[in-house]
Amino acid sequence: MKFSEQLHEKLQPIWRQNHEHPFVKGIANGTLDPEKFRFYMVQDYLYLIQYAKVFALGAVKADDLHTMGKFAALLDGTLNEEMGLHRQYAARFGISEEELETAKPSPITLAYTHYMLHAAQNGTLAEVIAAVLPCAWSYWEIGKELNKIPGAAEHELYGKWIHMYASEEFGQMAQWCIDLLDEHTVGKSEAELAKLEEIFLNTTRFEYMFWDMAYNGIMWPGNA
Ligand SMILES: Cc1ncc(C[n+]2csc(CCO)c2C)c(N)n1
Repeated sequence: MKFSEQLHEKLQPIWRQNHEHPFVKGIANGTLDPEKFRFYMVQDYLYLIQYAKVFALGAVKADDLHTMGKFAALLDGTLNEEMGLHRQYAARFGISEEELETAKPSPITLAYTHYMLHAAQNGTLAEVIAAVLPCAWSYWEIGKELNKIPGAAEHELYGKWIHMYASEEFGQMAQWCIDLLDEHTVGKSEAELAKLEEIFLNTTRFEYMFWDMAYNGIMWPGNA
């Protein structure tokens, strides 16, 4: 069994919780409070700035030009396509450039991004991929599922979001990360695989916590 298939079995309970989460359900049926989505957009923008750096570390750790180029393309896609969507949403919500520039990451955003950067800076290329894969994979899965709901992708506020993550292009990117992880785990020791699984499951859990943070607008207990 491929390493990604083993991970796919283990992540099922967490993905089920993601799909049942009121934030994701709210995007699916179009009833999510736009204020919650606004909060999410700002935090996700801050998240993506750090996430892009993890792709840059992938290029640093790659040992062939093809893989290096692919990480460079993923970095470009995050900064210019994915964050482009966030900038469009920001304009719609009246979030100024200044607000985006000066916004502070919530503790969950900080914990998640710092964990990924720590794993990527101190680990092997396989560890970089194990850290970033849950984000790409789980969004692709959510995008595909929501895209099947009649009318969801046409929703005037959330349609574009669904469209982007269900797209063929995002799917190919997630699949490339899955294949690269499988390639880099062939012949690894049990101890190395256990470490990769731990990183992968931790960022999978952080994905759930990010939805929860966004839904509850948690900056800090009491939101002080
Ligand atoms: C918390 C959070 N997790 C995952 C994504 C999705 N995502 C982030 S980077 C990337 C790959 C290429 O841009 C994808 C699919 C997000 N936006 N926010």
